[in-house]
Amino acid sequence: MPPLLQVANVKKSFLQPNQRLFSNKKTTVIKGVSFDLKQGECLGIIGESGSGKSTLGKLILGLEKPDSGKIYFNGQDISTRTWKKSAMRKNISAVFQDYNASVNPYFTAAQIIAEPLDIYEKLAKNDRKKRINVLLEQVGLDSSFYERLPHEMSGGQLQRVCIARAIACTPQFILFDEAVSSLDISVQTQILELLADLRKQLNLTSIFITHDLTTITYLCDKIAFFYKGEIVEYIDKIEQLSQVKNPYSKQLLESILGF
Ligand SMILES: Nc1ncnc2c1ncn2[C@@H]1O[C@H](COP(=O)(O)OP(=O)(O)OP(=O)(O)O)[C@@H](O)[C@H]1O
Repeated sequence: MPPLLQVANVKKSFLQPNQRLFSNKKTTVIKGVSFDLKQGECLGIIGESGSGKSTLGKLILGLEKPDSGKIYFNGQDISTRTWKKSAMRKNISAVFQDYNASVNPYFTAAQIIAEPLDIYEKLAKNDRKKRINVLLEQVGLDSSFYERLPHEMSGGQLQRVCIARAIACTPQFILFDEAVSSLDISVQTQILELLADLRKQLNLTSIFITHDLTTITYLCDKIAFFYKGEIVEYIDKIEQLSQVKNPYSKQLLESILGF
């Protein structure tokens, strides 16, 4: 089976923010990253703060453009303008850590969930309402949430709405960037259970960017240890996690698990 997502030797650098006026010196944040992901697989990317995980996520989502290297989705180069404007774009979706910042505070849950539907599917009024209610149910919220505004929901409920929006157009791939980190532990567990269910139901391919090993061991099949813009170790089977070899991966695991 050919990979659904193929990241091939991707590099990205940024101008150093405090030096923009005086020089064009760049810092390389992603230093030639490559990996493949097949349909239905789930990759966890773990690494310390500032190692470049979110930048890699933005490159995959097309929010940043690589300096060099390619990213293919279903064999198509997704950094091109035509791809970004194509209907295929709906196959890639995302859920971010900051659920408050990722919704319009004046939109109801229904309006938030319908954002991608209105762009890509343009359903008739009744079908749209039905679909929104099905999506609410899929993420464990009843229809009383339909008209609720973000400030009338808890963090966990609002993140469920964001997840409903992310799956609204049944994407093939979802990137989760620290999607559970800012929730209470008990709510995190509920959301992780929800994501594991959705993964099975929808045969989702996904990437979880996280500091948290529990999220990865609960949901992912593979792990990439990310250090200073590079994958320093790639574990192809989560069961082999204890056999990590790279000193950085070992140190990271020791600091989290104490083994
Ligand atoms: N648009 C930008 N312009 C300049 N520098 C940037 C930009 N985006 C990210 N960086 C820098 O790139 C580096 C990697 O940032 P990134 O957010 O990808 O790290 P991260 O591993 O996701 O960190 P965290 O876990 O804290 O979210 C940081 O030093 C950051 O300051």
